[in-house]
Amino acid sequence: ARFGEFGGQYVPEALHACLRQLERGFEDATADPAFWEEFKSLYSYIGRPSSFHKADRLTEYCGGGQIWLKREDLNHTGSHKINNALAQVLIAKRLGKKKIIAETGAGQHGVATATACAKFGLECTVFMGAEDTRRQALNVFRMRILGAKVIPVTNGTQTLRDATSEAFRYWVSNLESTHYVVGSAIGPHPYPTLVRTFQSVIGNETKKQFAALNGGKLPNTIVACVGGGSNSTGMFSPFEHDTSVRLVGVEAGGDGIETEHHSATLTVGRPGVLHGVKTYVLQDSDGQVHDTHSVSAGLDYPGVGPELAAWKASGRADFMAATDAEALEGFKLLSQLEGIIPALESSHAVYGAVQIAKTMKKDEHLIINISGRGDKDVQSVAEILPKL
Ligand SMILES: Cc1ncc(COP(=O)(O)O)c(/C=N/[C@H](C(=O)O)[C@@H](O)C(C)C)c1O
Repeated sequence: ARFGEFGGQYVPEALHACLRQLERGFEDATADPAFWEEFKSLYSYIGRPSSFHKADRLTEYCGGGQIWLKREDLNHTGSHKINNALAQVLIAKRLGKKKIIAETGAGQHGVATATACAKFGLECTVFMGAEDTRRQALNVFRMRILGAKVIPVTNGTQTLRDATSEAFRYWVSNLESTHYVVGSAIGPHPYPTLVRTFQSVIGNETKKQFAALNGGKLPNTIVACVGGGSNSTGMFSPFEHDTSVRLVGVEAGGDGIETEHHSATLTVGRPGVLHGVKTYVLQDSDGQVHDTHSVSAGLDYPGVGPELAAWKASGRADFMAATDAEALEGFKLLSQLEGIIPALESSHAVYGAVQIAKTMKKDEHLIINISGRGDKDVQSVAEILPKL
């Protein structure tokens, strides 16, 4: 499946058969009412539908549009990652796979996959950049307590990009027994479509919840952070054809997009191929992929999902970058105005939303997707913001 000029399967021949098997498994599952019943039977385990409510003090602070929060941070394991991990483990079981691998950066996807494997009795191995195992140590302990093996990846920048490459390398020589639960809307077809499909539970719930509280109306603007693109495409896709709804993705601006230290792929990258898919990539003129930086491990990635690349090309979604300092501002604002400590990834969306809400009229409405909670980050934030 292609998203305009983006998408595809730029992978070695060895992977084609396995991707075709996964595509068939995905199509069979999503066409099978029993699959959806089994997925829906997990809602009480996940905590779905996730809560949706006004942010009164954040709204007052901005003095412009009405701000609403979609609370994916309240899901079991603390982020939206559980939606995709559980669905992919159900598919892996239908395909008769006994072993699961995953990549992780922030560790949320790793924890979600380890959780799904504990629940369904599958063996779980998670690849994680050695740098990320340090800055998200809490999640490494959680994965191991849940029974997963965590493999620190020491090549490259020792972050998400290297973990993803290592996971693909391992998968190619273990195709028969193993399913690779990709954690974001990245990778070769069918992954971007598959992950977005399972994450669209977020946008579908949000559309109903907002309408129920606002006389059947649509919101004016929706804001989500962008790492690989799963929480954003999951929130945005049910609104894709409601063109009155502005969709804004907030990327990691790191030390500033004018520096070499950021992960603002859609804001300053350009079309290229990474991890088996044609999308936007942060790369030099020879196509060498840049090293990236972000205060949040979950956004620290030089690629992005092909569907977001297509929405950028078509203008259906806007993209902006929030620097590390701005994300920390968002982290503080939501904590001290709403009593919600967001993940550093989600803090980028909070900052972006605050800037936009200030320019909106009081009878307009903006929704922020709070993709995860900040427990995993409080240690590193305490070190960065000692005067907190
Ligand atoms: C709380 C939270 N919010 C947003 C993101 C960004 O991932 P997307 O939603 O796929 O853009 C993340 C990404 N986390 C992944 C992880 O936990 O491993 C990420 O590092 C990779 C799977 C892409 C996250 O943890």
